[in-house]
Amino acid sequence: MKFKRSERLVFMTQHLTSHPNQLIPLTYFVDKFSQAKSSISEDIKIVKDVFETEGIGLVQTTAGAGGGVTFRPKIDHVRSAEIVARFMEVLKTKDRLLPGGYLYMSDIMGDPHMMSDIGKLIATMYEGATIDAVVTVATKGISLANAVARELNVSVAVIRKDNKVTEGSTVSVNYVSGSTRKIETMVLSKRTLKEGAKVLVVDDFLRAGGSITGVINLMEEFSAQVVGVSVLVEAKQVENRRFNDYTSLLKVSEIDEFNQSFVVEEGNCLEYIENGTKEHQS
Ligand SMILES: O=P(O)(O)OC[C@H]1C[C@H](OP(=O)(O)OP(=O)(O)O)[C@H](O)[C@@H]1O
Repeated sequence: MKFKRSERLVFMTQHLTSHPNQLIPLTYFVDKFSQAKSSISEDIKIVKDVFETEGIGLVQTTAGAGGGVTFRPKIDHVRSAEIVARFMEVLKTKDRLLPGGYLYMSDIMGDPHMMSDIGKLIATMYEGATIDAVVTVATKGISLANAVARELNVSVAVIRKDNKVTEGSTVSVNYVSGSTRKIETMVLSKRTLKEGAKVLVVDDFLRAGGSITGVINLMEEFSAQVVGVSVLVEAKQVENRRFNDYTSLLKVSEIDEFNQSFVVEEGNCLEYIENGTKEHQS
């Protein structure tokens, strides 16, 4: 079948965006369309220019025998701000407040469209970093970790709070749980991470930082390098938080359980995307 350029561009766009951070050999498109490499390279240039002008992402080509084209999600500030604003609108609903100053977020974590958008946003924040795996703690962080890992085209390592025979041999650490205020255990199968892996840690909520600190301690047991920590929501003004080097989409503060009220404001993710820095964590 002979493809017109417009038809090739439609297929190429769909294929690249559904395989983020995956090198697609040029020969794949040459064979698919029975087109000369030069013609395919012109097609890719068109896709690249539109993606970068519209803030959809980067299209990078590598020459040589093992060369090809890779789509790297990197959404622009406008799109990032839209995602944060939509997330803020959803989070602000009053009946989310739970005892202990937590917010009900399972509906958000279970929203595939929201997770997909936020996955692109977090992948954008860490675009260019070398990441071998995304790490999270069961349970609510799992959908977020999968969304981010899909955009980065890496694996997900889920830390459990219990030891299961189905996990094979494991490594465990104790930590002070955020929600139960007691010593709990984090367990990770030895099979999930290679020694020295570079990992991005994600979670839904950061309060006192006990969970994230536990994750970091567990990563030390794997000699893994924590490239970054990204949370959806952080509780502002938490005294003596044991951990302060993270990115967040939103901050909640002035939590008033009696009046069922709380304040939501932007976290540091937009600043981080804009100029790769994090304002001082409060
Ligand atoms: O910063 P901290 O004070 O540690 O609190 C944040 C923890 C607590 C809560 O998880 P849990 O409700 O413990 O567990 P699950 O994700 O299974 O709901 C949340 O998902 C974070 O992981």
